[in-house]
Amino acid sequence: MELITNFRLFSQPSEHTTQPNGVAPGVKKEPNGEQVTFVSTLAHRAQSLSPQKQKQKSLENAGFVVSKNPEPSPSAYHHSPYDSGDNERSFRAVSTTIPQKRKSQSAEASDVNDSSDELSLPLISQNGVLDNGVDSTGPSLKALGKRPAISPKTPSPPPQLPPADSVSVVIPSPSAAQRQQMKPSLKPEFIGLCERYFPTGREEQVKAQRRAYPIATAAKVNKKVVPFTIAKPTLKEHEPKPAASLSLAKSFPSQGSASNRAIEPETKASTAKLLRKKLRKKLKRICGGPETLFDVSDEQLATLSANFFFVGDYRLGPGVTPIDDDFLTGCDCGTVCDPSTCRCLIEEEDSDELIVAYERLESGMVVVRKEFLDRKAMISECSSRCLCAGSDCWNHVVQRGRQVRLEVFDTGERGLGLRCLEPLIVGQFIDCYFGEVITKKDADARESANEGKPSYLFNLDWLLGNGHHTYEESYVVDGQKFGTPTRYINHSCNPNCKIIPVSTNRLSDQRLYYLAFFAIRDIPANTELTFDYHPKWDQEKQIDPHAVKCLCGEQNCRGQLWPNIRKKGIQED
Ligand SMILES: C[S@@+](CC[C@H](N)C(=O)[O-])C[C@H]1O[C@@H](n2cnc3c(N)ncnc32)[C@H](O)[C@@H]1O
Repeated sequence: MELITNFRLFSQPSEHTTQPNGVAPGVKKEPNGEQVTFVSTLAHRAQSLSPQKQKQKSLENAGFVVSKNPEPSPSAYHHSPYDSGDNERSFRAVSTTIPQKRKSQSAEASDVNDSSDELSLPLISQNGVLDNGVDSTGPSLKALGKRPAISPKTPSPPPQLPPADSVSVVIPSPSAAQRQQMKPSLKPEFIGLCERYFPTGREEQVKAQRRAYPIATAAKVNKKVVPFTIAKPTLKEHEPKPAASLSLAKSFPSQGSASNRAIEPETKASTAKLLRKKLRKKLKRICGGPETLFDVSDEQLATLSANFFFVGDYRLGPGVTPIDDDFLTGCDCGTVCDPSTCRCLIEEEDSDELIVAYERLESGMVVVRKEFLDRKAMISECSSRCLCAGSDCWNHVVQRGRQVRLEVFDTGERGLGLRCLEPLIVGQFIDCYFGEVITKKDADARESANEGKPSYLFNLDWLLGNGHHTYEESYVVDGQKFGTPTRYINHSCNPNCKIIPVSTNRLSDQRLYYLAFFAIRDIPANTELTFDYHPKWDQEKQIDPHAVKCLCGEQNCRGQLWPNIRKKGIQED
């Protein structure tokens, strides 16, 4: 069976269609209606939370703040030297968070010497000077990273009473009439813009007293031309900054005002660190393969982290209906399939001979046979219903998931690219192209909305045409928002990889199958992985000046990625 690979091409369907319906891929409908999620037979699955984390999560969901490393609350440091043991007990009863910080050796030593569990804190005199000579109005010891001096264990001094001869006197405030007599200059003074705008009525006069009017000499203000600003007034150079805003600015760099818009290098670095952490976390959700690394700029990382989700399988969109799981069948070869009789394999076009795509190397690795790599055919793997499922059968390759280490990197003009971090052998499976599976109609709409931007659409039209479904009914994989690292594989006119469609349901679902990347030659470590976006290319064709220009730099470069014709919704011949 000869098939054609196209990266987002509404191409002429393959001449050959396949088996009738009967078996289904591992696809499951979600209970919430149309949106369904593909549950494949692939080995990678999302890890569930550990029971401990689940417990913590449920506490958090219930409104509890579950502190992993409880920090002592500020009140834990505030302890009057006059506090009685009762006070301390009540403090302990209130503070539910006991400091868990690891103590320094000296602190531990002092704890050993101090057999009681009473808190020993520095004494603070009335003028704000600590007994150890440090001004308590200055930076706190905690802020300086120092421990307060341990006061000797002495009995608490008695409370200090004011001297007997000092008498406190309360002076009553003067009445309004008294104030008038004392300060006649406080008499209301009416001011206005000019005679014309002088306050007249009582209400206006009150407003004038409260300085609601500009001074009499000022020109009339046209409020329409005065820009409204909510920015903080800029401080003049000689003016000292208020202490509070200084410390706040340090801990919470403001993003609103223009002066703070340029983010400090440390903030930038820590943001990038956070983004990398976030991305790594996202990547870890894809089980079944080694972690993919990112050698990209912080800006690219930010974009990736914000707008992209890694998935380990297809996400089925509205209107995408897989065939039912009940149709899945399996072979009964045993733990290892017999290539001459296995019912999961498909026959050659013109004979009953079974197509065997894989071979096991001496190293034990299963790869696609070299002869098969030159063909345009589909691979039919065993299913989860086979007797060999879960064993080391050679006919389970793609469904085992990625085994190689990959890295996303910046290629420059061609955007991000993907490279392997270890040498690959010809025929070796790399990874699948996953993403959202959407209808062709939705894909067309997305494509026109994304005109001029990188395309991540991949048509699943290999088996359509002569079968049960028309080309218009085909599905498209969109790797834009949800995808695998393979979405970064760029085009080359002399590629080192190719996509082979793989069915795990004996081609019974003509619209859903895997798009699997295989190496078509030995690839040294750290080489960029590429494939041909348009392998059906006819070299005789003229280059479309409106098509996306190819920058692969190969000697046989065709000059364009794909014909622009698909943008107009016209099928190629
Ligand atoms: C599937 S994406 C590949 C990843 C993409 N480079 C990125 O940064 O996300 C396909 C897009 O990459 C760019 N691209 C891929 N191969 C290219 C090539 N040989 N020359 C120029 N642009 C290429 C095109 O913009 C194309 O639409």
